[in-house]
Amino acid sequence: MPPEQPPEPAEQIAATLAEQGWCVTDGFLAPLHISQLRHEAQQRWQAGRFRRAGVGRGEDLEVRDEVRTDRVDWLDPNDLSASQRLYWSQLEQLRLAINRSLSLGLYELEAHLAVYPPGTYYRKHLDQFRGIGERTLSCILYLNDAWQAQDGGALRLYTDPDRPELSELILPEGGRLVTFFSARFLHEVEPATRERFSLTGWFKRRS
Ligand SMILES: O=C(O)CCC(=O)C(=O)O
Ligand SMILES: [Fe+2]
Repeated sequence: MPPEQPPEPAEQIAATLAEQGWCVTDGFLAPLHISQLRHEAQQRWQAGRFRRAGVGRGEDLEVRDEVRTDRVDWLDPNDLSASQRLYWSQLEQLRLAINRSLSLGLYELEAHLAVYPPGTYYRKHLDQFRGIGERTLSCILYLNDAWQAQDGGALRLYTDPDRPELSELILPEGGRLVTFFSARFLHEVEPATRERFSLTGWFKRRS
């Protein structure tokens, strides 16, 4: 079988990022692949592997209810399942395309599964930690089946740093990949009425 061909190739995402700094791509991975990733995430969630997500890094990492109440489970790049490896290799294609066209020198991916149980949220934030410029591109892949607007849980992305009244509401529908430059775009996750699964990654740049 030929390798899976994403409908919107990595080059297209790189071009959109160059133009506007953010991009929403539907069907980035095939539905079967998304349902495998979702089932694995659900198994890991039921097995108790997820932890309350913190804010900050290293010794400054703290759990802060007023900022975020989701749970995360970091992926170990040396211990990936087959479907996680396929995700990793598709993002590697994206990394190479972006480095070719934008000369960003992205070099490493860090990623975690996230679950937002009903009522949980992540308030308005930037993905870059203060004073540390390593996290350069945020990549969020949604794993949910048949998400409806009334389920809540939208990602609100503030699309123009100079016009805070402008934002896009993006539903976490399975197969949808949202990419944006981590230092530029504030965003928040609204509470949902059902469990919301995602796979969130950041490409880092040598600082
Ligand atoms: O899941 C989302 O839509 C966004 C998650 C997020 O902002 C984060 O983990 O930093
Ligand atoms: Fe974020």
